[in-house]
Amino acid sequence: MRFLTAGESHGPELTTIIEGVPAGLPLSEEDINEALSRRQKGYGRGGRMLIEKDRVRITSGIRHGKTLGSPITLVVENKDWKNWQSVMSTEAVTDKEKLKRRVAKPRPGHADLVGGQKYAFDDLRNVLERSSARETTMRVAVGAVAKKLLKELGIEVASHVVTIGGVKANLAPTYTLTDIQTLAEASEVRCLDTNVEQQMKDVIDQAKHDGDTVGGVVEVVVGGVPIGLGSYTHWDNKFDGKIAQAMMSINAFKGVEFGVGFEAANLPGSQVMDEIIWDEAQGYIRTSNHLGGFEGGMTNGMPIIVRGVMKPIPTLYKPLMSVNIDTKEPYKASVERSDSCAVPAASVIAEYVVATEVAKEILNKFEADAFERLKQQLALYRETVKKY
Ligand SMILES: Cc1cc2nc3c(=O)[nH]c(=O)nc-3n(C[C@H](O)[C@H](O)[C@H](O)COP(=O)(O)O)c2cc1C
Ligand SMILES: C=C(O[C@@H]1CC(C(=O)O)=C[C@@H](OP(=O)(O)O)[C@H]1O)C(=O)O
Repeated sequence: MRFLTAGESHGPELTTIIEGVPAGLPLSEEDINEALSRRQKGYGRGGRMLIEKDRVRITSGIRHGKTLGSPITLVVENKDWKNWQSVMSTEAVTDKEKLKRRVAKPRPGHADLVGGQKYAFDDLRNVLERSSARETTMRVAVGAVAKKLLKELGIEVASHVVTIGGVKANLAPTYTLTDIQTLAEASEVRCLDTNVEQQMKDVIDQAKHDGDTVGGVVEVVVGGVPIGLGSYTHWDNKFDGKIAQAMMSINAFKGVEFGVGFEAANLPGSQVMDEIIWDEAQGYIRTSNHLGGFEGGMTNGMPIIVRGVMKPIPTLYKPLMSVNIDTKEPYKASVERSDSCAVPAASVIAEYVVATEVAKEILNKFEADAFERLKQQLALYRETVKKY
């Protein structure tokens, strides 16, 4: 399975074409719309989310509620486009028109300045339109298709927020996937610890009040993972590496860890390795999951546990110093609108991004023309590996 996304943040619409989804998978617009609306919730977003009501249109690849095995095209309209039509016109415009909403003041921490230098733009809007996290709408749409496929194969994916602006959730030693889904969904900050939810909201409110922004850490958990996705045989077959790349591709993500992650540096080996036991019913299992479901770049059958750190949003109401690209004079940034915190939304994005990678890996490994055959093969493979 592969896909491309296209679309500018304030252009008419966002598009994706997904190729390689097996034929016969039940799929509806509602499956995707539910995912899109989950991404739009979350405490700390700015004015744009009040304008957008993301709904997908499926324009190819599905007939009578099931996939055809042909490319699936998904389209989401940008409601804000009506306010930007002349600014985002695809036609050539006069020099005077070109100046409308031109951006000459790069924001520290955003893609503006480097993008302008790299593509030789005289208007930094050409950078921000595509570097915007608006693009993650389509990544979630693709992930919704992936999640549907995974669910039918007995694989569940869930996400939650671990920290926001230094406020950390106190997590129980274990949660079921259903616990994570239910608790995160019930919380405006997608946090499992109801005791710190208000503190997280307060930190976001305080940052907003101060003209500042906050980041945080999100976690994605995948349950029902087959053993042996990915391979140690070659560096670019290591599946944890592929997930790390996908997580890092989410706007503003600065680091990724699996299981105990960076804490492994401070722990003795005896507290990091997961002991192996054999059970008549389940086959080989680990008594703990410190390694987050990976050994040798391969899934070991334990849940995948992956975390990502999101930096604070770069656009600040509190001015930071930068340079006007026309005059080279210093200036203090002025902002029209921005999010103060997008960590809850980012946890949803991470969930769908990871789901996409798991689906891709399964579709690479098994013959996947027809969904029912894929299902049979996976069931047989699970049984065979268990008996090893
Ligand atoms: C859901 C989400 C919403 C975001 N909203 C904003 C925003 O309103 N303003 C902003 O400056 N950056 C926002 N960002 C972050 C920028 O998109 C990101 O920092 C920028 O593309 C530069 O990329 P980098 O931070 O990965 O280097 C958001 C990111 C995500 C994931
Ligand atoms: C539009 C979305 O997020 C946007 C991501 C973003 C950025 O710079 O990344 C900047 C903001 O856009 P605008 O400047 O239009 O307010 C966010 O709202 C979205 O998540 O759908």
